Amino acid sequence: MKFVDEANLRVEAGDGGHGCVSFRREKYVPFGGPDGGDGGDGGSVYLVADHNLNTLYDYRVNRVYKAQRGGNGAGKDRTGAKGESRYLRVPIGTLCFSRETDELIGDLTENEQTVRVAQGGYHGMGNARFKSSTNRAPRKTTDGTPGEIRELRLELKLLADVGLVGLPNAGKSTLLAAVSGARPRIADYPFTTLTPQVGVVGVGPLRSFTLVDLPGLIEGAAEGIGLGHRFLRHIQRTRLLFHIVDLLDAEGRDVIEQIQTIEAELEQFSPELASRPRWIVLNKTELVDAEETAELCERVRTTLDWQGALYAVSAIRPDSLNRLLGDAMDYLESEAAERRAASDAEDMDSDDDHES
Ligand SMILES: Nc1ncnc2c1ncn2[C@@H]1O[C@H](COP(=O)(O)OP(=O)(O)OP(=O)(O)O)[C@@H](O)[C@H]1O
Ligand SMILES: [Mg+2]
Repeated sequence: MKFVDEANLRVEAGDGGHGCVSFRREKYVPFGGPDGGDGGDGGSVYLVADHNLNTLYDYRVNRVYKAQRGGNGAGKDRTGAKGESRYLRVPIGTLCFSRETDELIGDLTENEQTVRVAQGGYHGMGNARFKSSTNRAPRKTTDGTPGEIRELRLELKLLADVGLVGLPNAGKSTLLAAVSGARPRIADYPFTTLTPQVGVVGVGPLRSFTLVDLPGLIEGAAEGIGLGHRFLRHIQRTRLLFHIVDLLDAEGRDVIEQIQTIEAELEQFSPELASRPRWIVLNKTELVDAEETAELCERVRTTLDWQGALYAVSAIRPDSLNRLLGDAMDYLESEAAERRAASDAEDMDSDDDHES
């Protein structure tokens, strides 16, 4: 299905049902008391995260989503039916904003996470409620309150552990296809990939991470040239980037020059993204002899003063990818453990504050 990562919609919760005026009418009971029932609550509108979805496509077509109104109360103390709520399923990674205030209403990061985006109206009360010792035949009722109406903007920012960046044709999609079940389009022309795609990479039993493939970036991408910057937001929430570099660039660009181009675009798009841990992955080793590859690695280290991780792989030889994937898995696990430890320490700090 078509990849859509932004949608505007309107949600309307159901109004509460009104209370009813009614009096008991029975044979032989001349003055029956009040028996008007309450209305039912109106239904609410919710967003629900669903890991089977990866696009907001459905929300481009139908733009107004309503929940059901609560039923009105009726005689014989009958309460109106509750309005049915409406559940809108969205991909994991969906952010929901109010279009009126720009306020963030919800960030759906986990499967089945549910966020209420419009509150149903409250039920009105029937006249049976207003009976008292001084008024045995009240005609008073209350109306249900209106359901909330909101204009929303949904924005999808994919959630993946590792993001792939690089020039067109570097072999990003080839790598994704080699290590996951994802089947991205691969071809020897630039901008083969037009939309992001996520794959799951299994590394041994019960260990896996997610990898997102992006369209290639080119010089000027941060300003909107090519396809690049429109999709860069989908790596904003990754924890690690693989920067894929072609050892044998078809346009004859030097490895150093290729790396600098991408690094400059990342920096310009977002300094925060540019400071994300990044590993350089030189691809297509089988097309270059080993000595030359080693020399190129050395040049990356010295010319660019690259202190970070550096790999030379062939995306069409899965064996050559094992070390990269294993290291990435280890890195992600230890980073997660550190983050947990840091947040535990913070919790303990705030407990201390409480006691003092
Ligand atoms: N290790 C490799 N050895 C030889 N050819 C490769 C290797 N990796 C990728 N290729 C080839 O390079 C070309 C580009 O690959 P791919 O489509 O994966 O690049 P990409 O980075 O995803 O490009 P785009 O940014 O345009 O989507 C394809 O023809 C692919 O077969
Ligand atoms: Mg591609």
